[in-house]
Parts: sequence; structure tokens; C-alpha cells
Amino acid sequence: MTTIRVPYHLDEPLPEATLPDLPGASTVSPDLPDGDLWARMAHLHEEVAVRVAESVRAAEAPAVLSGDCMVALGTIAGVQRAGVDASVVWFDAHGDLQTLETSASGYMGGIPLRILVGYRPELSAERLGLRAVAEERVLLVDGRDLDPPEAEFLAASPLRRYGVEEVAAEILPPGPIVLHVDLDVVDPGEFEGLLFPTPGGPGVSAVLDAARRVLHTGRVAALSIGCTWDPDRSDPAARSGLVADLVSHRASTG
Ligand SMILES: NC(=[NH2+])NCCC[C@H](N)C(=O)O
Repeated sequence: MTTIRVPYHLDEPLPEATLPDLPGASTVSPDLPDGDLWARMAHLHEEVAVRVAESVRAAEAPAVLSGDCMVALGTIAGVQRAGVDASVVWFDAHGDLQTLETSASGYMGGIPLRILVGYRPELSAERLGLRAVAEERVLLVDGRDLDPPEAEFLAASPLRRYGVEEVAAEILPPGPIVLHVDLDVVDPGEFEGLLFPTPGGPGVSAVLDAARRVLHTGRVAALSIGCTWDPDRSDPAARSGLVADLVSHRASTG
């Protein structure tokens, strides 16, 4: 099974050790061209899309490890290129549904899910050939820390939000699935060193169980894992344990 490591946070390379090194994993680490954030990220995400498409065409379900959630756009573009029209299940403590116009922090890692459902295609989607995923085919899991504009968006959107405990085959969107797990969904009391620690979340085993319930449908076309931690403040053994567990559930789907 293919595992692809993408050690970047937005357009910044991360220390190699940020991402666990699983057996047989390959690493995407291009030099990014000069240019604005979106051009640089498009270059990176294009490489991810190429590798993911190759793997999906070979009838595998690749796992992509990254330092942010934006890389998921490249993963989903790659799945689409391989001819798979996937729904998306997005585990995250945050909504990732911000916009450039409403973000109070200006943090671009807060908007990838909004891009995925069609926001300002010129930023990223058009460069990657990413087709917007219909909001009714996207499930946000947890998303306990929503900014007011995100809550407002969700109130008027068919994009559904569920708790980790509620994740079950019956509530999943139809068709093949890209499963994205930002590991900050885990409660910071159980996992130290997260970049955006958000109290009140599920524990490690509840997250793994819920992810397993998605993976065991046999419908997961690609697994995207946001390793959103500070490598200096988190425990390498805990990091690789968590990622290896998730990836092994992917493998066990056959
Ligand atoms: N996936 C994440 N870590 N998102 C953090 C985003 C935090 C906040 N919603 C913002 O847009 O600034």
C-alpha cells in the first residue's frame, strides 16, 4: 500500500521528523517556485495529485501524511484524476470553512474545506483541476471550534456535521470516500504539542474507532492525515503510534 509523506505546512517545508516514517513510505519534497502562497502550494499539491492518481489507478488506497489540511486538496484532485468521484469525510476540531474575506486570523489553513466545496476556484481548484464536491457529499466530523462565519455558513448548508461517536455506515455520504483526519480532532489532554489544541474533544481511541468504522466500509479511496503538531513539543512515539494505527486500518480494508 502506498504511503506518501508531504512534510510542509502550507508552502513552508517542515523538519523531516515532523512526519512519522512508515515502512515503504515515499516523500514528496519539491523546491517550491518563487511566487505567492497559492502558486507555491499549487506546485506542491500538483505533485501530490500526480502520486495519488497513480496509486488510485493501481487500485490502491493511498495514505497521504501532511503537516496541514490544505494538502488534502491535492489528494482529492488526484483521486478525481484517477476517475473516482469521491465524497469527503473530514475529521477536524475546526471547520476549515473560513474565507479570505471573513477570516479573523488570516490563517489560510482555516479554509481548505471551503475551497473543496467551491469557494474561489481560482485560488487552488482551477490550478489543480479539482472539481468542487457537492456540500451534501461532505461530512464534517467533530468541528467543535467553529468561528461565527463558519457556523453561519453551516446553518445554511447541506454540509452535515456529526460527533465522532455518531460516525456509522448509515450516515456516510454515498460512493467512494476520501477520509481526511486532522489529528487535532483528538483532545489535547490526550495528545501534547498540537498546533491548534482544542479542548473538549474525543480521545485517541474514540477517533481511531470512528475512523475504522469509515475505513471498514471498504469505500475509502484515499486516506489523508493532517499531522498538525509541533515536532518539538510532541512525543515522536505517540505521533508514529497514532499514524501507524490509522494507516493499518486503511490496509486492513483490503
Ligand atoms: N485545521 C486547523 N487547524 N484550523 C485552524 C483554523 C482556526 C480558525 N478557524 C481560523 O480560521 O483561524
